[in-house]
Amino acid sequence: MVQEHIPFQLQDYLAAAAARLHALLSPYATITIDDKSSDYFSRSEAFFAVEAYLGASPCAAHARRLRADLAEGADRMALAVDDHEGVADDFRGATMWWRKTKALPHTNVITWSPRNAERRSYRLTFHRRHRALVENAYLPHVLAEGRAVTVRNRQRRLFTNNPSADWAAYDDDRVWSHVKLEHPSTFATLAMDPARKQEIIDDLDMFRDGKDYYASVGKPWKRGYLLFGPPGTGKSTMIAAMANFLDYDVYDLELTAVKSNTELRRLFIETTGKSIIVIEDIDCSIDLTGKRKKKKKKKNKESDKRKKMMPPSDDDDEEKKVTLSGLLNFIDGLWSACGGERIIIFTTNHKEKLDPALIRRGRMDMHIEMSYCRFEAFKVLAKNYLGVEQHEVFGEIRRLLEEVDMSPADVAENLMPRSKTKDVDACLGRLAKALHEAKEAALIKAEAAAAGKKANEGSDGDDDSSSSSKHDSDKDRKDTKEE
Ligand SMILES: Nc1ncnc2c1ncn2[C@@H]1O[C@H](COP(=O)(O)OP(=O)(O)OP(=O)(O)O)[C@@H](O)[C@H]1O
Ligand SMILES: [Mg+2]
Repeated sequence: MVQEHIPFQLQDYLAAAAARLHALLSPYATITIDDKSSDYFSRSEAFFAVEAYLGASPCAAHARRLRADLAEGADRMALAVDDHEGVADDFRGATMWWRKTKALPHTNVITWSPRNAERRSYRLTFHRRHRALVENAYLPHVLAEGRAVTVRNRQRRLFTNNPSADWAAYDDDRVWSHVKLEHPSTFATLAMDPARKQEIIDDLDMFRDGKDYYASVGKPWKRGYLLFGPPGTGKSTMIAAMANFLDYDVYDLELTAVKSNTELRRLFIETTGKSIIVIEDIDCSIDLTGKRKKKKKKKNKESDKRKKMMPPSDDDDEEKKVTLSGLLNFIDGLWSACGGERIIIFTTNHKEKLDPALIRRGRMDMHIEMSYCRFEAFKVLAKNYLGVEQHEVFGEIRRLLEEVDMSPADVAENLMPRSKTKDVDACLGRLAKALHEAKEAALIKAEAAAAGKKANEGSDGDDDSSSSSKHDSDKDRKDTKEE
């Protein structure tokens, strides 16, 4: 009642005087962390980090009032200390007292939603002799732990930029739409050479914890991987295993749906940190060869002159399409350093078709070949699909896998039990039979090719009709493909 009759200025003055007096007499210091920050970009990050840290910390076990919330994209509820509740945290022998406070701003502004006008904050109280400890060690610890808890709680997402996909989360204003990322693949279930697999895991580990290292060598915190190999050898499966290992979101970038370099840049800017940006089948998604340049030369001088008078813009890109330089810029231009902690992955069946500039080290730092299934990879599949690590036909399968090129996808399909009662002998037998058949087919094909070559050598130069018929058949094949 009394407060209502005191002007705000006087209230502020009295509060400030009381605070000064308290500071003079008390051996304790306080730090307040607000839920709104003056810097738009880092808005409330410190507040949410404290909230997440306290919610997950053992010290919250003593709190009597907690609040549970399901954040957007999270798959489980996160606990936080409720308003006006206090908890004490022990850190290297010092006690830190936290209290969450809530206040309405001192204004006469009428708002439709008083909850939005509420200011929440965390107030940390500690003994003044611990000031250096709090600043240099405790607060960085709270920030790092809080961020880690937030990452652990969030549900990972799979984003696409393809607007034709009729996805629930699609929104006109956003360039990306998403669903939950639920691919079960892990490095344990991925069949490949164990030494190579370990190398990749170590590389990812190094990247994840490499923030300071990247800063010290002056590189943006990002890494590129090129996955190449025949169809069905596990390139897409590897991407899912990487995302599950790192706990990152995946942005599946459909290049054919991107209209211009400007749009590509916007897509990049709207990705978040801790994410993997994937361009699958990069050789098929876009014509990145010199064709575009050649076409440009044909343009008449008149339009060139007109263009020179206009300010440069991305609309000048021929047919407003994504170009190789746009893509290179996307990977390692200045914009690519925004936000940091991103992995870029290209997959292809034909590494040799790619422009060397696109895959040089520094852009695609690690080139990973996914190859046909050999015995080591088979052992992983046999263990995953059938639960066996040893069997009498393993010897025969080992020999066959060294002679026959079969993709892990085909091996896995043969190992898949056909009924609930896993008949291990039948599954392994089926695989051995398929390998024998593949071996025979390969032999027949090789013999036919050798015979064809011999015939060609014999009739070289004098048989125009045969070459024209080959030409025709090539043309036929092309036509069928285009259809
Ligand atoms: N190395 C592997 N380890 C475990 N499973 C695999 C592996 N390779 C393929 N598979 C199985 O085969 C299926 C197809 O594999 P995937 O889609 O990863 O192949 P891909 O290399 O991406 O092929 P494409 O080049 O056609 O895109 C997967 O669902 C998975 O079950
Ligand atoms: Mg694939």
